[in-house]
Amino acid sequence: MVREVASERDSTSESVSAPSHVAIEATGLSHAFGDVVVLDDVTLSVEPGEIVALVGPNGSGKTTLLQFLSKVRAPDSGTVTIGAGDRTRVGYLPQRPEFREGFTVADTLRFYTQFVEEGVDIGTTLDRVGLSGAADRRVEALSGGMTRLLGLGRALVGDPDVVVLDEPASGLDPGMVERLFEIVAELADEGTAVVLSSHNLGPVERTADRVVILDGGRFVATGSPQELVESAGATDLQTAFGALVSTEEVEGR
Ligand SMILES: Nc1ncnc2c1ncn2[C@@H]1O[C@H](COP(=O)(O)OP(=O)(O)OP(=O)(O)O)[C@@H](O)[C@H]1O
Repeated sequence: MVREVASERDSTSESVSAPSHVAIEATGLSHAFGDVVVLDDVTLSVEPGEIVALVGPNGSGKTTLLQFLSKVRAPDSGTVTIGAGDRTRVGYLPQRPEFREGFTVADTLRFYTQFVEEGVDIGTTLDRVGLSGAADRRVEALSGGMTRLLGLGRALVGDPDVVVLDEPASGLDPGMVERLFEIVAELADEGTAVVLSSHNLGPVERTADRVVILDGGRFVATGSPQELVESAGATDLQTAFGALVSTEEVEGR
């Protein structure tokens, strides 16, 4: 059963009368890999400027759901609508970003600018993700965390309206984790809708507008970080998470 603790944030007359302002509308998503049901009738709506954090145990279906939301994969059933339609740009950071070897960081980002119409300043993107000092380094010489930052830079090329980030903080040092969540907050302030998955519940608690807890392919709780903490009678999101899900076993076995 979904523990629905979301506030009445959508009940203002403005938002009710403005359905076109939804950034992502995902309805009735279900998916199975063979016998393993990974998502079971999941529905999610994200507004422009909203930060939604997807948290859940390993194997709970976060990556699969983010692939559906960014439209890099299609679910067995259900629909995903992004913004005003086909022309709404989505930036996607996969869980394991990969880049073609032999090219520098700057060349790699420059390559992706050809897919967007307007002139993109690579320097600004490199600055934003903290890779200015590594602009001339070849992608195969990057550390795991730097590769993820380059993936974030790629996702941000062309200022997409919707950004989907799969574990963007994974492998980053503590300073870069903070910077990453600052970038996410800046994007939201600019009106970008951000959906991310993360196991870093401290920064999630401080940054997300809404937290969705996925367990066994279903949403078991959704609400602001504060609402989830209070509903679980916990002191912080980490403790609330422990109370709301079972992490004894990796799911899907
Ligand atoms: N291509 C695939 N083929 C078969 N099973 C898959 C495939 N991709 C994912 N799964 C299974 O689907 C389930 C959900 O996986 P998913 O990667 O979406 O979880 P997750 O919540 O992102 O996990 P983690 O936190 O470990 O990254 C797991 O049981 C996984 O083994």
